[in-house]
Amino acid sequence: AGYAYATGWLTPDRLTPQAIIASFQTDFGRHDGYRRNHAKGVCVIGHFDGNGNASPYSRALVFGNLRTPVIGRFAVPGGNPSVADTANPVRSLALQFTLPNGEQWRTGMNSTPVFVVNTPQGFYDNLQASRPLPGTGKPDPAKLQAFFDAHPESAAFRQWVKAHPPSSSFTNTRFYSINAFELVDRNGNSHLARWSVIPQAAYAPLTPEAKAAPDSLQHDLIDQLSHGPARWRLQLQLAQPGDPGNDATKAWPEDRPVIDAGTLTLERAVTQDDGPCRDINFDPTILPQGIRPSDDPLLAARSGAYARSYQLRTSEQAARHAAQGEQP
Ligand code: HEM
Repeated sequence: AGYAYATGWLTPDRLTPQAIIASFQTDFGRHDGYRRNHAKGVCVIGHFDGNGNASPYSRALVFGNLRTPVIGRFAVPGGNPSVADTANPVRSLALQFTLPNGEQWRTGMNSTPVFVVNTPQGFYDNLQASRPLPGTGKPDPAKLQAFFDAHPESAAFRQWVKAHPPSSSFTNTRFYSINAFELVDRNGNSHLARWSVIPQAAYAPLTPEAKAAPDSLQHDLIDQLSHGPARWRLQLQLAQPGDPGNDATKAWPEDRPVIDAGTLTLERAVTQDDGPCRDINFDPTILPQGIRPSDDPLLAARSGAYARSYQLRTSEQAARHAAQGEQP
């Protein structure tokens, strides 16, 4: 059984990273060299100043009283690199922290506190139901309704999106890990937690003009960072016994203890075509000592799908550079 599981092709019905990536390509088209999801984005460079507050819960060096360099990427969902920035209400921020001992912490966060589904199969079903129809370019409403009926756990996500109109900028958006992780302290005890980054800039709604401009969020970001850095506080929310760590559709109650772990400062934006985020796979299971994945089944599925997407897009990039006679 182990052999069949490892090889995949002997178990064609198993939901593989290949099947998930093929489904993205059917929904959004194939765009060589780009991420198969969150294809449109921009690289950012900055740092994180830890303050020691999270050190009793996690022995990760990043939470000490020190500065850690960060490479990040703001993006919008979907596999189309030419989509309008505001076509989808969700935005993302991915970060790679490089710790003093060379370890890395990579995280990919979205601007909603919960996810639309809580299993890889649910995500696959959502991709299938969202497939654009050839005539309209829009999903079949009946298929979408059938998906929502079969996945009542998606209601919390839809209600949150309805109640929270998108903000005017990447820099006044809060981003959430959504998935839970285990913080591991110096004594080896683990603490179930989620994190988010909370913007220093106040919420303002997106204007109709910005909503209509295809690259408004990217242009706004580049303009803002040219005048000075943007900042977020990194907050850890600690679970209490009974809070599920394996259900990304369920927020934990608001009264759970939170730790202000430090400040994220982003200083510079660089295009993704030649910026330092291009060749990073923001796999959320790449974690330093002191942070471990929870038993959330989405994490392993994300890791597999991101690896497949990374393998495709980096080999396509290399082929393009070789055709142009350049070094990649
Ligand atoms: C089973 C569920 C999921 C699947 C199959 C999936 C799939 C993908 C894929 C294929 C990519 C492109 C990766 C690359 O080429 O580097 C991606 C990017 C991304 N995903 Fe997911 N995703 C899932 C769930 C989530 C969740 C729950 C979140 C939010 C917490 C999330 C946040 C992101 C972000 C932030 C990026 C962009 C990373 C970057 O800027 O490079 N995804 N996703």
